[in-house]
Amino acid sequence: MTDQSLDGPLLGPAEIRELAERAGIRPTKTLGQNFVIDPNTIRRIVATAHLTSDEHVLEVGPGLGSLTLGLLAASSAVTAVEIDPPLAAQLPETVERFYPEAASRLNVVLEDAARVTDLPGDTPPTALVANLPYNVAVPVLLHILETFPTVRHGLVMVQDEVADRLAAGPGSRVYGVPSVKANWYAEVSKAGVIGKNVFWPAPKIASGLVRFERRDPPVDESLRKEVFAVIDAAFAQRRKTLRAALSSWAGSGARAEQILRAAGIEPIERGEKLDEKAFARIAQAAATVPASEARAQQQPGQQQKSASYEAPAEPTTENQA
Ligand SMILES: C[S@@+](CC[C@H](N)C(=O)[O-])C[C@H]1O[C@@H](n2cnc3c(N)ncnc32)[C@H](O)[C@@H]1O
Repeated sequence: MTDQSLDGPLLGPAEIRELAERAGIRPTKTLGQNFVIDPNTIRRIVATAHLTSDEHVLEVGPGLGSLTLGLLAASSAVTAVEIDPPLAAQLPETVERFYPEAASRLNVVLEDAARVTDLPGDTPPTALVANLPYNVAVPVLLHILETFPTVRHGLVMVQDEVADRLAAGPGSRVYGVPSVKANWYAEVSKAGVIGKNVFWPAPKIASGLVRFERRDPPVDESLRKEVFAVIDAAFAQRRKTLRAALSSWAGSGARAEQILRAAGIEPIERGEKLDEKAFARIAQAAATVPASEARAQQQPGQQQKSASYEAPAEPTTENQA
Protein backbone atom coordinates (compact mmCIF):
# COMPACT_ATOMS: atom_id res chain seq x y z
CA MET A 1 0.00 0.00 0.00
CA THR A 2 1.32 3.42 -0.91
CA ASP A 3 0.68 6.22 1.50
CA GLN A 4 1.07 9.96 1.50
CA SER A 5 0.30 12.53 4.11
CA LEU A 6 -2.44 14.94 3.19
CA ASP A 7 -2.08 18.60 4.02
CA GLY A 8 -5.75 19.11 4.74
CA PRO A 9 -7.78 18.11 7.82
CA LEU A 10 -9.60 14.76 7.96
CA LEU A 11 -12.67 13.68 9.94
CA GLY A 12 -12.73 11.00 12.65
CA PRO A 13 -15.63 9.04 14.24
CA ALA A 14 -16.67 11.81 16.67
CA GLU A 15 -16.93 14.44 13.91
CA ILE A 16 -18.86 12.08 11.62
CA ARG A 17 -21.47 11.29 14.27
CA GLU A 18 -21.81 14.95 15.17
CA LEU A 19 -22.23 15.89 11.48
CA ALA A 20 -24.92 13.23 10.99
CA GLU A 21 -26.80 14.59 13.99
CA ARG A 22 -26.40 18.16 12.75
CA ALA A 23 -27.79 17.16 9.32
CA GLY A 24 -30.64 15.35 11.08
CA ILE A 25 -30.04 12.10 9.22
CA ARG A 26 -29.97 8.44 10.14
CA PRO A 27 -27.85 6.49 7.67
CA THR A 28 -30.10 4.50 5.35
CA LYS A 29 -29.36 1.22 3.57
CA THR A 30 -31.43 2.26 0.56
CA LEU A 31 -28.94 5.02 -0.21
CA GLY A 32 -25.93 2.89 0.77
CA GLN A 33 -25.00 5.31 3.54
CA ASN A 34 -21.92 3.83 5.19
CA PHE A 35 -19.63 6.70 6.08
CA VAL A 36 -15.85 6.39 6.40
CA ILE A 37 -14.77 7.31 9.94
CA ASP A 38 -11.09 6.45 9.61
CA PRO A 39 -8.63 9.11 8.37
CA ASN A 40 -6.06 6.43 7.39
CA THR A 41 -8.56 4.89 4.98
CA ILE A 42 -9.11 8.31 3.39
CA ARG A 43 -5.32 8.74 3.06
CA ARG A 44 -5.10 5.32 1.46
CA ILE A 45 -7.94 6.00 -1.03
CA VAL A 46 -6.51 9.37 -2.04
CA ALA A 47 -2.96 7.99 -2.39
CA THR A 48 -4.18 5.03 -4.49
CA ALA A 49 -6.13 7.38 -6.78
CA HIS A 50 -2.83 8.90 -8.04
CA LEU A 51 -4.24 12.41 -8.40
CA THR A 52 -2.18 15.36 -9.53
CA SER A 53 -2.66 18.73 -7.87
CA ASP A 54 -4.20 20.30 -11.01
CA GLU A 55 -7.03 17.77 -11.33
CA HIS A 56 -10.77 18.40 -11.16
CA VAL A 57 -12.20 15.46 -9.25
CA LEU A 58 -15.75 14.22 -9.54
CA GLU A 59 -16.93 12.60 -6.31
CA VAL A 60 -20.18 10.63 -6.25
CA GLY A 61 -21.96 10.47 -2.90
CA PRO A 62 -19.86 12.77 -0.67
CA GLY A 63 -22.11 12.02 2.32
CA LEU A 64 -20.80 13.80 5.40
CA GLY A 65 -17.59 14.86 3.65
CA SER A 66 -14.84 12.49 4.88
CA LEU A 67 -13.49 11.74 1.43
CA THR A 68 -14.31 15.22 0.06
CA LEU A 69 -11.84 16.83 2.48
CA GLY A 70 -9.09 14.41 1.43
CA LEU A 71 -9.82 15.04 -2.26
CA LEU A 72 -9.75 18.82 -1.80
CA ALA A 73 -6.28 18.48 -0.25
CA ALA A 74 -4.98 16.50 -3.25
CA SER A 75 -6.57 18.29 -6.24
CA SER A 76 -7.49 21.74 -7.54
CA ALA A 77 -11.30 21.32 -7.51
CA VAL A 78 -13.96 18.84 -6.43
CA THR A 79 -17.49 18.48 -7.78
CA ALA A 80 -19.57 16.35 -5.45
CA VAL A 81 -22.86 14.82 -6.65
CA GLU A 82 -25.12 13.82 -3.75
CA ILE A 83 -28.71 12.57 -3.95
CA ASP A 84 -29.71 13.15 -0.31
CA PRO A 85 -30.82 16.80 0.19
CA PRO A 86 -29.69 17.31 3.84
CA LEU A 87 -26.24 15.91 3.04
CA ALA A 88 -25.85 18.04 -0.09
CA ALA A 89 -26.97 21.13 1.83
CA GLN A 90 -24.57 20.57 4.71
CA LEU A 91 -21.40 19.77 2.74
CA PRO A 92 -20.34 23.37 1.92
CA GLU A 93 -20.77 24.27 5.62
CA THR A 94 -18.63 21.29 6.65
CA VAL A 95 -15.83 22.29 4.29
CA GLU A 96 -16.10 25.93 5.41
CA ARG A 97 -15.81 24.78 9.03
CA PHE A 98 -12.96 22.24 8.77
CA TYR A 99 -11.04 23.40 5.69
CA PRO A 100 -12.04 27.05 4.94
CA GLU A 101 -9.20 27.69 2.50
CA ALA A 102 -10.59 24.93 0.23
CA ALA A 103 -14.26 26.02 0.34
CA SER A 104 -14.13 27.99 -2.92
CA ARG A 105 -12.82 24.89 -4.78
CA LEU A 106 -15.90 22.76 -4.01
CA ASN A 107 -19.11 22.51 -6.05
CA VAL A 108 -22.03 20.47 -4.77
CA VAL A 109 -24.71 19.11 -7.10
CA LEU A 110 -27.94 17.71 -5.65
CA GLU A 111 -28.77 14.96 -8.14
CA ASP A 112 -28.89 11.25 -8.85
CA ALA A 113 -25.40 10.40 -10.09
CA ALA A 114 -26.85 7.71 -12.37
CA ARG A 115 -28.58 10.50 -14.33
CA VAL A 116 -26.37 13.55 -14.00
CA THR A 117 -25.30 15.06 -17.32
CA ASP A 118 -24.21 18.63 -16.55
CA LEU A 119 -21.63 19.69 -14.00
CA PRO A 120 -20.71 23.19 -12.86
CA GLY A 121 -17.13 24.44 -12.83
CA ASP A 122 -14.67 26.11 -15.19
CA THR A 123 -13.10 22.86 -16.35
CA PRO A 124 -14.54 19.39 -16.98
CA PRO A 125 -13.72 16.62 -14.48
CA THR A 126 -10.56 14.60 -15.10
CA ALA A 127 -10.92 11.92 -12.40
CA LEU A 128 -13.64 10.04 -10.54
CA VAL A 129 -12.92 9.16 -6.92
CA ALA A 130 -15.79 7.84 -4.85
CA ASN A 131 -17.00 5.58 -2.12
CA LEU A 132 -19.94 4.52 -4.29
CA PRO A 133 -23.40 3.77 -2.92
CA TYR A 134 -23.29 -0.03 -3.06
CA ASN A 135 -26.69 -0.83 -4.55
CA VAL A 136 -26.13 1.38 -7.62
CA ALA A 137 -22.33 1.22 -7.89
CA VAL A 138 -22.09 -0.43 -11.33
CA PRO A 139 -24.76 1.66 -13.14
CA VAL A 140 -23.32 4.85 -11.63
CA LEU A 141 -19.77 3.96 -12.67
CA LEU A 142 -20.84 3.08 -16.24
CA HIS A 143 -22.96 6.22 -16.50
CA ILE A 144 -20.07 8.46 -15.42
CA LEU A 145 -17.66 6.75 -17.85
CA GLU A 146 -20.17 7.18 -20.67
CA THR A 147 -21.24 10.75 -19.90
CA PHE A 148 -17.91 12.35 -18.97
CA PRO A 149 -15.22 11.27 -21.44
CA THR A 150 -12.84 13.81 -19.86
CA VAL A 151 -12.66 11.52 -16.80
CA ARG A 152 -9.41 9.77 -17.67
CA HIS A 153 -8.86 7.73 -14.54
CA GLY A 154 -10.20 7.05 -11.10
CA LEU A 155 -10.60 4.97 -8.02
CA VAL A 156 -13.89 3.70 -6.63
CA MET A 157 -14.73 1.79 -3.50
CA VAL A 158 -17.46 -0.82 -3.98
CA GLN A 159 -18.53 -4.09 -2.32
CA ASP A 160 -15.57 -6.45 -2.46
CA GLU A 161 -17.38 -8.99 -4.65
CA VAL A 162 -18.37 -6.24 -7.09
CA ALA A 163 -14.72 -5.12 -7.15
CA ASP A 164 -13.74 -8.67 -8.13
CA ARG A 165 -16.40 -8.72 -10.82
CA LEU A 166 -15.37 -5.38 -12.29
CA ALA A 167 -11.72 -6.43 -12.46
CA ALA A 168 -12.37 -10.00 -13.71
CA GLY A 169 -11.16 -11.24 -17.09
CA PRO A 170 -12.70 -13.76 -19.54
CA GLY A 171 -12.96 -17.28 -18.14
CA SER A 172 -13.19 -16.17 -14.52
CA ARG A 173 -16.19 -17.46 -12.58
CA VAL A 174 -17.19 -13.88 -11.70
CA TYR A 175 -16.65 -12.43 -15.19
CA GLY A 176 -19.89 -10.89 -16.43
CA VAL A 177 -21.69 -7.84 -17.79
CA PRO A 178 -20.03 -5.32 -15.39
CA SER A 179 -16.57 -6.67 -16.27
CA VAL A 180 -16.99 -6.45 -20.05
CA LYS A 181 -18.79 -3.09 -20.06
CA ALA A 182 -16.27 -1.45 -17.70
CA ASN A 183 -13.50 -2.81 -19.93
CA TRP A 184 -15.07 -1.16 -22.96
CA TYR A 185 -14.14 2.18 -21.41
CA ALA A 186 -11.07 1.50 -19.35
CA GLU A 187 -8.40 -0.81 -18.07
CA VAL A 188 -9.73 -1.95 -14.72
CA SER A 189 -7.80 -3.43 -11.80
CA LYS A 190 -8.40 -4.22 -8.16
CA ALA A 191 -6.32 -2.10 -5.79
CA GLY A 192 -7.04 -3.58 -2.38
CA VAL A 193 -9.60 -4.57 0.23
CA ILE A 194 -11.02 -2.33 2.97
CA GLY A 195 -12.36 -3.86 6.20
CA LYS A 196 -15.84 -3.20 7.58
CA ASN A 197 -14.79 -1.37 10.72
CA VAL A 198 -13.66 1.82 9.03
CA PHE A 199 -17.33 2.65 8.36
CA TRP A 200 -20.22 3.92 10.40
CA PRO A 201 -22.50 2.09 10.36
CA ALA A 202 -20.34 -0.97 9.56
CA PRO A 203 -21.58 -2.82 6.44
CA LYS A 204 -22.00 -6.62 6.50
CA ILE A 205 -19.24 -7.28 3.99
CA ALA A 206 -15.80 -5.93 3.14
CA SER A 207 -15.22 -3.36 0.42
CA GLY A 208 -12.81 -3.39 -2.50
CA LEU A 209 -10.90 -0.64 -4.26
CA VAL A 210 -11.05 -0.56 -8.06
CA ARG A 211 -8.75 1.57 -10.16
CA PHE A 212 -9.40 2.41 -13.80
CA GLU A 213 -7.43 4.09 -16.60
CA ARG A 214 -9.45 5.11 -19.62
CA ARG A 215 -8.41 3.74 -22.99
CA ASP A 216 -9.82 3.86 -26.51
CA PRO A 217 -12.82 1.55 -27.05
CA PRO A 218 -12.13 -1.59 -29.12
CA VAL A 219 -14.26 -0.24 -32.01
CA ASP A 220 -15.82 3.12 -32.81
CA GLU A 221 -17.83 4.60 -29.91
CA SER A 222 -20.87 4.86 -32.22
CA LEU A 223 -21.17 1.04 -32.04
CA ARG A 224 -21.28 0.94 -28.22
CA LYS A 225 -25.05 0.49 -27.88
CA GLU A 226 -25.00 -2.42 -30.31
CA VAL A 227 -22.01 -4.02 -28.58
CA PHE A 228 -23.67 -3.64 -25.16
CA ALA A 229 -26.84 -5.30 -26.53
CA VAL A 230 -24.73 -8.31 -27.59
CA ILE A 231 -23.08 -8.44 -24.15
CA ASP A 232 -26.48 -8.29 -22.38
CA ALA A 233 -27.87 -11.06 -24.59
CA ALA A 234 -24.81 -13.31 -24.17
CA PHE A 235 -24.81 -13.08 -20.37
CA ALA A 236 -28.60 -13.22 -19.93
CA GLN A 237 -28.17 -16.96 -20.63
CA ARG A 238 -24.53 -17.41 -19.73
CA ARG A 239 -24.69 -21.21 -19.53
CA LYS A 240 -25.84 -21.46 -23.12
CA THR A 241 -23.66 -21.45 -26.18
CA LEU A 242 -23.43 -18.12 -27.97
CA ARG A 243 -25.49 -19.50 -30.86
CA ALA A 244 -28.39 -20.19 -28.51
CA ALA A 245 -27.91 -17.14 -26.26
CA LEU A 246 -27.77 -14.72 -29.20
CA SER A 247 -30.61 -16.23 -31.26
CA SER A 248 -33.29 -13.73 -30.11
CA TRP A 249 -30.91 -10.81 -30.50
CA ALA A 250 -29.96 -11.97 -34.02
CA GLY A 251 -33.52 -12.87 -35.04
CA SER A 252 -32.78 -16.60 -35.36
CA GLY A 253 -30.25 -19.22 -34.35
CA ALA A 254 -29.11 -19.53 -37.96
CA ARG A 255 -28.35 -15.82 -38.21
CA ALA A 256 -26.60 -15.87 -34.83
CA GLU A 257 -24.40 -18.68 -36.14
CA GLN A 258 -23.61 -16.81 -39.35
CA ILE A 259 -22.73 -13.66 -37.44
CA LEU A 260 -20.50 -15.57 -35.02
CA ARG A 261 -18.67 -17.30 -37.85
CA ALA A 262 -18.23 -13.97 -39.66
CA ALA A 263 -16.71 -12.63 -36.42
CA GLY A 264 -14.31 -15.60 -36.23
CA ILE A 265 -15.99 -17.04 -33.12
CA GLU A 266 -17.11 -20.65 -32.70
CA PRO A 267 -20.92 -20.76 -32.26
CA ILE A 268 -20.50 -23.33 -29.44
CA GLU A 269 -18.37 -20.89 -27.44
CA ARG A 270 -19.87 -19.22 -24.37
CA GLY A 271 -19.99 -15.48 -23.72
CA GLU A 272 -17.98 -15.81 -20.51
CA LYS A 273 -14.91 -16.73 -22.59
CA LEU A 274 -15.00 -13.57 -24.74
CA ASP A 275 -13.35 -10.21 -24.09
CA GLU A 276 -14.74 -6.83 -25.10
CA LYS A 277 -12.91 -6.96 -28.45
CA ALA A 278 -14.66 -10.20 -29.41
CA PHE A 279 -18.07 -8.74 -28.47
CA ALA A 280 -17.22 -5.74 -30.64
CA ARG A 281 -16.42 -8.06 -33.57
CA ILE A 282 -19.82 -9.74 -33.18
CA ALA A 283 -21.63 -6.37 -33.32
CA GLN A 284 -19.59 -5.38 -36.38
CA ALA A 285 -20.27 -8.71 -38.11
CA ALA A 286 -24.02 -8.32 -37.52
CA ALA A 287 -24.04 -5.41 -39.96
CA THR A 288 -22.73 -7.74 -42.70
CA VAL A 289 -25.35 -10.50 -42.27
CA PRO A 290 -28.79 -9.41 -43.48
CA ALA A 291 -31.72 -10.85 -41.56
CA SER A 292 -33.55 -12.13 -44.65
CA GLU A 293 -30.50 -13.97 -46.02
CA ALA A 294 -30.02 -15.90 -42.78
CA ARG A 295 -33.70 -16.88 -42.73
CA ALA A 296 -33.51 -18.05 -46.34
CA GLN A 297 -30.53 -20.30 -45.56
CA GLN A 298 -32.13 -21.78 -42.48
CA GLN A 299 -33.34 -25.36 -43.01
CA PRO A 300 -36.69 -26.50 -41.65
CA GLY A 301 -36.26 -27.66 -38.04
CA GLN A 302 -32.96 -25.85 -37.64
CA GLN A 303 -34.35 -23.65 -34.85
CA GLN A 304 -34.74 -26.62 -32.50
CA LYS A 305 -31.14 -27.59 -33.16
CA SER A 306 -29.99 -24.87 -30.78
CA ALA A 307 -30.65 -27.26 -27.89
CA SER A 308 -27.94 -29.58 -29.19
CA TYR A 309 -25.49 -26.68 -28.95
CA GLU A 310 -26.16 -26.34 -25.26
CA ALA A 311 -22.87 -26.62 -23.41
CA PRO A 312 -22.68 -28.50 -20.11
CA ALA A 313 -23.48 -26.27 -17.15
CA GLU A 314 -20.68 -25.06 -14.92
CA PRO A 315 -21.01 -23.57 -11.46
CA THR A 316 -21.43 -19.85 -11.96
CA THR A 317 -22.47 -16.64 -10.23
CA GLU A 318 -25.73 -15.54 -11.80
CA ASN A 319 -25.93 -12.25 -9.93
CA GLN A 320 -24.41 -9.60 -12.18
CA ALA A 321 -24.66 -6.77 -9.62
C1 LIG B 1 -21.09 4.77 0.85
S1 LIG B 1 -21.70 6.39 1.16
C2 LIG B 1 -20.22 7.31 1.01
C3 LIG B 1 -20.21 8.59 1.81
C4 LIG B 1 -18.86 9.31 1.90
N1 LIG B 1 -18.30 9.55 0.57
C5 LIG B 1 -17.90 8.54 2.73
O1 LIG B 1 -17.01 7.91 2.15
O2 LIG B 1 -18.03 8.57 3.94
C6 LIG B 1 -22.62 6.68 -0.32
C7 LIG B 1 -23.15 8.09 -0.50
O3 LIG B 1 -23.80 8.16 -1.77
C8 LIG B 1 -25.05 8.85 -1.66
N2 LIG B 1 -25.90 8.34 -2.76
C9 LIG B 1 -26.66 7.21 -2.77
N3 LIG B 1 -27.23 7.04 -3.98
C10 LIG B 1 -26.80 8.06 -4.76
C11 LIG B 1 -27.03 8.44 -6.12
N4 LIG B 1 -27.81 7.71 -6.92
N5 LIG B 1 -26.46 9.58 -6.56
C12 LIG B 1 -25.65 10.32 -5.77
N6 LIG B 1 -25.40 10.01 -4.48
C13 LIG B 1 -25.94 8.89 -3.98
C14 LIG B 1 -25.53 8.52 -0.26
O4 LIG B 1 -26.48 9.45 0.20
C15 LIG B 1 -24.19 8.56 0.51
O5 LIG B 1 -23.90 9.86 0.90
